[in-house]
Amino acid sequence: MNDAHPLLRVRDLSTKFFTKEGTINAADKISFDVNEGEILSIVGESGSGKSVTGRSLLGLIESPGKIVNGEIWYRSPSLREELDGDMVDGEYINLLSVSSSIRSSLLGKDFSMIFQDPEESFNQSLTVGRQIAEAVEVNKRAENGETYSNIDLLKDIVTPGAQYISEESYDRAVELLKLVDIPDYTERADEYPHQFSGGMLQRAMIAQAIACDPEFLVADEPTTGLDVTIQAGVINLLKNLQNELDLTVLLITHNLGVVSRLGDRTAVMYAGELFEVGPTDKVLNSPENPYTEGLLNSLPDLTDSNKYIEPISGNVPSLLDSEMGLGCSFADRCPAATDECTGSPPPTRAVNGDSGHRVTCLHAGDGDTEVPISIETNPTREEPRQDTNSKNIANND
Ligand SMILES: Nc1ncnc2c1ncn2[C@@H]1O[C@H](COP(=O)(O)OP(=O)(O)OP(=O)(O)O)[C@@H](O)[C@H]1O
Ligand code: NI
Repeated sequence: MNDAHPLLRVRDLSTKFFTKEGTINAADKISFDVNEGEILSIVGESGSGKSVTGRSLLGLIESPGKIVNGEIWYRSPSLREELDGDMVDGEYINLLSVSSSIRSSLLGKDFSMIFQDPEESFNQSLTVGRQIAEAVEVNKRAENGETYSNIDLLKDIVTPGAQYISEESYDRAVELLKLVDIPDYTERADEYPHQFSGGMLQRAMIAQAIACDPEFLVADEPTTGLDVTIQAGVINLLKNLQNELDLTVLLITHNLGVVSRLGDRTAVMYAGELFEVGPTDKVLNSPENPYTEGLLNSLPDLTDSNKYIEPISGNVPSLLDSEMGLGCSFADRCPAATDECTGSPPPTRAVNGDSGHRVTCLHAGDGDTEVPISIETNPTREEPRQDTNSKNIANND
């Protein structure tokens, strides 16, 4: 943990949706780091705020949603040159205080996303190769210093008949299809999305996502909906690409099997909150939060067919402002809950000192000492690239 360099430092991030029914707390005071070159998995039941968290990092929250609080520090030595004041801390810039043009320029250049549903990424009326070539082209233009408004191309340019794609970009698109193991990639590049199988389209989407040579990739349920055997292939592909391209990945998934194979570290979300985070083997093998334990127990045991799945009883609570209690949001489903759990928000504590494992639960973690995450690694109080995270945890032992 001590040599971990965060690429992103997320602090007290809150994203709400302002709907007719009321205000929904989709992500509530979330704090975590994404270290350079790692795969950080986010797991949790449906509706726990995983996608909202991932999209918040990329600047992809749309109305009626809004990031209402927090800081997202992104290590960008080049951009920090152009900025000053409270937008900058060492090599980091705060994505929530820079201009929206800088923010959106990162998407399709430094940041990219793989969606669960390839339909979200592909236009049915253009060939796959052509669409990947567009992504290549957009990035090339951005690198050549063309104005940020060109990034709007990413969304708007997908119009049949547009003439701006160079042969070079198309060739690169074919190369990318090869890189993601599409058979007969040259011919396939000339086909339309509906001619691809689900697994192939998922690979093509990965090719599209890495076309801009991103630093940070959010993969939201990249294997959901695929056959188990095809899932395995996509997972291996992601792992290989991450290694080869030196990607930092935030992987959002329901599938703890995927997490155990891919994730360097794992974060567990429940009802918009981060309940536990740490090295994957620690979180999966010795979970501290009763919710994480429940989640693990609800998995089918592949080694023992007589062992039943035990789903966590009860339902995910409402995320509406008006219906949320003061205390722990899991208390009414939690086997370890006591009266104190409902009175005030659960504390976040370190687990086993310096392991980088943290848990949010009144009855878990090391002793009585609370680790206030938002202060522990407040970037304005520390030198960049210094791992105060583990240092402070050690201080609190
Ligand atoms: N566009 C939206 N408008 C209103 N509410 C939304 C919107 N998007 C998300 N939410 C709310 O935010 C909560 C968190 O959603 P999110 O998509 O992040 O969950 P998730 O953990 O990714 O779930 P899943 O595993 O089903 O994808 C949802 O329960 C929903 O109430
Ligand atoms: Ni989701």
